[in-house]
Amino acid sequence: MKIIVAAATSFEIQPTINTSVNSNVQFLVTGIGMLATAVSITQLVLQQQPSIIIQAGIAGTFNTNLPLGKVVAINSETIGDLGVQENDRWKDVFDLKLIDANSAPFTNKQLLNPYLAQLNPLGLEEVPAITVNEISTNQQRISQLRATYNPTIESMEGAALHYICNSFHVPYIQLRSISNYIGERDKNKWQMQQAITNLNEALKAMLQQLLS
Ligand SMILES: O=C(O)c1cccc(C(=O)CC[C@H]2O[C@@H](n3cnc4c(=O)[nH]cnc43)[C@H](O)[C@@H]2O)c1
Repeated sequence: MKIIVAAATSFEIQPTINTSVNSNVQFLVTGIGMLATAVSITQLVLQQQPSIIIQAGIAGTFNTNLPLGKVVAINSETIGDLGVQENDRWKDVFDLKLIDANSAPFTNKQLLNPYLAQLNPLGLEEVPAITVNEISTNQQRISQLRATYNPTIESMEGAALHYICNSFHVPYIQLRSISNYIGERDKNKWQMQQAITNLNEALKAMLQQLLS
């Protein structure tokens, strides 16, 4: 059994790295964003054939009813900014007929996680996410993303994990701990430290379950 814990930055998973003693668990820092994550995870999959990849990170949420610090599992990903903004209307690559909405690894435009039923031993709430290159701050754009994709979570890496693992048939789970509400630019209103603490508690509990 080879479990890889992947994160965009080391500080997001440092508490788990610090206490890890099991040689079946390895850590991968991919870098921020879809591109760096895609290269890093593809290289890992081809060179190491992992049994399971767990991506862990902080994220923003569109749902102001969710408390900051809550840890969720992502059941579907959508690339939120692959398309064109035309006359204030958003058309993604599927609307533009550049990619078929059901061509692998997509299902109805989404990158669904088919492994979640087996890989969510903690029973974390399962929610949909979008991945973007540019963190959403503009209220009009935020409303547009909500109306188009109805996402709960926004990150900058998740879709890369789903795309690659669905393509190479590698079991995976994406854990996100909510550090901020989407569009909030005042860092004093983020709860990055609490989000990281909760993320690592969930991560350690999950590793214990998966390794038992
Ligand atoms: O704006 C800043 O100065 C700033 C300083 C430190 C960190 C950030 C981030 O936005 C972290 C990006 C990192 O965390 C994920 N993340 C967290 N919140 C969001 C969000 O609202 N939208 C998209 N991604 C978010 C992301 O996956 C990155 O890995 C900013």
